[in-house]
Amino acid sequence: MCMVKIDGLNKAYRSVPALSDIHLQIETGLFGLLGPNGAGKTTLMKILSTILPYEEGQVTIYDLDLAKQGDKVRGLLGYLPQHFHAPPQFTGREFLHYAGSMKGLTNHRERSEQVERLLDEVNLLPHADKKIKSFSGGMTRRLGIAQALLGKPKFIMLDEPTAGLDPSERIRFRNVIEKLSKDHTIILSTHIISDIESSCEKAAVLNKGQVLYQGTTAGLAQKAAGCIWELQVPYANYDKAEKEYAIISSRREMNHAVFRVIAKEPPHVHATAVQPTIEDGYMAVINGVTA
Ligand SMILES: Nc1ncnc2c1ncn2[C@@H]1O[C@H](COP(=O)(O)OP(=O)(O)OP(=O)(O)O)[C@@H](O)[C@H]1O
Repeated sequence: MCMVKIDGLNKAYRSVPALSDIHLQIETGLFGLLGPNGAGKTTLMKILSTILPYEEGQVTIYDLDLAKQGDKVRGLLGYLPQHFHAPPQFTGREFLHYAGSMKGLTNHRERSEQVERLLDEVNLLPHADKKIKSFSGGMTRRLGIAQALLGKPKFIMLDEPTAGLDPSERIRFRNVIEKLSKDHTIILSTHIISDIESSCEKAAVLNKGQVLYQGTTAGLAQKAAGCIWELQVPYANYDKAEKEYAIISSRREMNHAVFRVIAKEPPHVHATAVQPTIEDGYMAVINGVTA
């Protein structure tokens, strides 16, 4: 069932378009929002979280009209902004109590139960009484994830949640989010394709304010079907090959570089076709080289 419905959404900053005629339908579960720098991901999330006004369009969130019922939408919402800051003099635990009170968790026992559970889920219990000013970037990010989940919101938006997290914290985060995705609507904006690869069934790709793809992540990979090739090049010719081919990635094997190349036609007689991944599909859509 569609929980977030966006029709004909337009947003401009001083008449420079940031979002143009966006149509998206988002169901319960984990939805990946992908796009390069400046694509419009943060603008879209700020609009959905009622922070930014928009010029045109119809947005419905859990049957609420965003333009008319913003207050009620805020009651459903958990949001981790891209640049999350917390008061440096607070401890992690104090901040979560404060944020919980702001979200209407006035019952101390209920708030404490949530604060302690979330501190545990984001692995901050051992640091809960340290001042935030002593936190690392990754710890602050994890505190941001915890505050977004306070109040048991139904609709959760996380703007680049894993930026700055180490690999084990990233896995822990994915597990927390996957558990929630069964009965929550979660939008996860990221540059890191592997964040959505393992957990998101559906995704959209945004570029220059436009939706270039929306659908399943498997379908996104298929956008690059027949357009992904591997090509072995002697290491000595690396620079020349880099100029010649549209390279997605490369790895070293003995004296050779193995390039993963995107092209509609075989880029070389010795190039071999390979199965596309979600990342390949993303690159294909962004570069307009699709099957
Ligand atoms: N406050 C603002 N004033 C003017 N232009 C803005 C403002 N915020 C964003 N923009 C512009 O709107 C466009 C979309 O930006 P946005 O931050 O939404 O993209 P993004 O996909 O989140 O990028 P990133 O991945 O780099 O965070 C960009 O061209 C950006 O320069």
